[in-house]
Amino acid sequence: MAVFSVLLSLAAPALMFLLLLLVIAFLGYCLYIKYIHMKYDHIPGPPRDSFFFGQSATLVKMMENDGNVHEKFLEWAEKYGPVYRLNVLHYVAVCTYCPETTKEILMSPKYPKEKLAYEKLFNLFGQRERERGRHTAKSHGLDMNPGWLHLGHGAYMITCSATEAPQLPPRGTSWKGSNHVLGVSSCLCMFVLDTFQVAFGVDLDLLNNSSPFPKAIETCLRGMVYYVRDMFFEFKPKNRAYVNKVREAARLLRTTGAKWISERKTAIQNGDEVPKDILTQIIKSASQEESMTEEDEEFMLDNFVTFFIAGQETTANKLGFCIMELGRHPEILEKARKEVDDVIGMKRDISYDDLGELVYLSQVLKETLRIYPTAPGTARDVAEDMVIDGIHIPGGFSAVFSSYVCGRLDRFFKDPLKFDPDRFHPDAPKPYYCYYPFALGPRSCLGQNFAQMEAKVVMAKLLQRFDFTLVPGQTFDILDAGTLRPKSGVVCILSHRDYKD
Ligand code: HEM
Repeated sequence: MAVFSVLLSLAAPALMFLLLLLVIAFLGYCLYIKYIHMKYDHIPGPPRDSFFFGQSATLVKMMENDGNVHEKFLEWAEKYGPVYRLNVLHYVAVCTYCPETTKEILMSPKYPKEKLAYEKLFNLFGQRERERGRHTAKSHGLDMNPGWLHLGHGAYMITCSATEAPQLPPRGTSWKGSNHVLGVSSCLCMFVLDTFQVAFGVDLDLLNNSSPFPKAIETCLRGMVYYVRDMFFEFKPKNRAYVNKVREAARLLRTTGAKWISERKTAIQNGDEVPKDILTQIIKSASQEESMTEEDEEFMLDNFVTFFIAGQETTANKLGFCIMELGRHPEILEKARKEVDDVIGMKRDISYDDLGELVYLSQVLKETLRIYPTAPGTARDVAEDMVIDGIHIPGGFSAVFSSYVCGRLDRFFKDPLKFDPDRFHPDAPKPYYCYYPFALGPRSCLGQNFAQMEAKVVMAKLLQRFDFTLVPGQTFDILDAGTLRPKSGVVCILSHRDYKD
């Protein structure tokens, strides 16, 4: 009893002391936030909703109401000009729409990707998605080569896949001539995964609707968005089940990837003939390092998983938006279709040269990404002071670049909401650092060339084989799910084209 009261008499002041320390630390942190506010408040920007969380409440409210937060960024750009400031805790984001600054920051290797969001992305709810602090995959000699879509004899695999994707009525069956109503967005995800099967030389069992791999990709992507946008997401008890589901999905991607990598490594070691695809490239570039450590093996897996997560929805949604705009503009659809007919006609296999000749289709796809950049922005950390648009910005901020906002500012694109592929006519002036759907410079999208090629092949095959019209009454709104996607799912009436041959 006496010992207990001695302990109690010691514990009480210790607790008081601890509490005092916590209060002092909290006040110190508040003062630090105040200091940061004072340091950056000369930069124009929307008023903070709260001292701690800055403008977050406005954005979170938009997300909860299924809104598109990039519309808010656009509204702020129109109201506050080409540089404005946002706060959350002691972090400062400077959104900038000045082409010279975009050029200076994005094109230079000295500005790393924004730490706050990227650390979270790479470590999805504690389940490693990609190692923190490593350089980009590009700096490890990896790049996505569009040739990986190639089968090696002038044919692209998508030739047959585009008509045999799971949700489409099977080719060659009696449905010819009848119409099918279809939400194309989900099919496009499968098309894209199908091209990945070829590029990675793996079987995703896509014809089996219950295949867990595509679902795991989608779950990881959704999870990332919540994780990055809501700082406290994983700590809210109501989200516990969801967080576990995302962890499980990330684990599935890694274990499946590990199995594929190990099988391919064994085949390489046994001297078997292996396809010259991305998987082989990932293994070869990793094994160039003198001795491959366990960490290197993990890094190889990081790259593999990142490709799938970064590459699927972005491309599928781009195609969805493209079909949506073609459906809304029959004259543009007709022009694109005529080009496809002239260049590839009824050919089953599309060659590399054919793709080069599909100039108008390229313009259509570029214009699609101007209005609908499916990965709408990026950010870089800037340590040193800078002057942007005549405003002195002290170092220690994140520079945010929104392709969505730039694409919709009439300062850069006249009549910006008009879908006009001729903006990207080969003779038209090139947009000057105001169009960057794949970001720019040394840390830009690794899959850009691959994605452009892939989108062109899929669109060319669709135009060659199908007539499609949009089902009336659907919305053309955007769903902001981290990547942008068509809210309606793009519901089309689809039929095989009737060729009089
Ligand atoms: C329309 C399709 C696509 C768009 C709009 C797009 C856009 C982007 C953007 C904006 C970034 C961020 C770059 C930055 O932070 O500056 C990115 C990163 C990345 N993308 Fe893509 N992407 C697309 C398709 C693909 C595909 C098909 C792949 C691979 C198969 C891919 C692989 C990657 C990877 C690996 C990164 C991370 C690069 C790194 O941090 O090392 N992307 N993408």
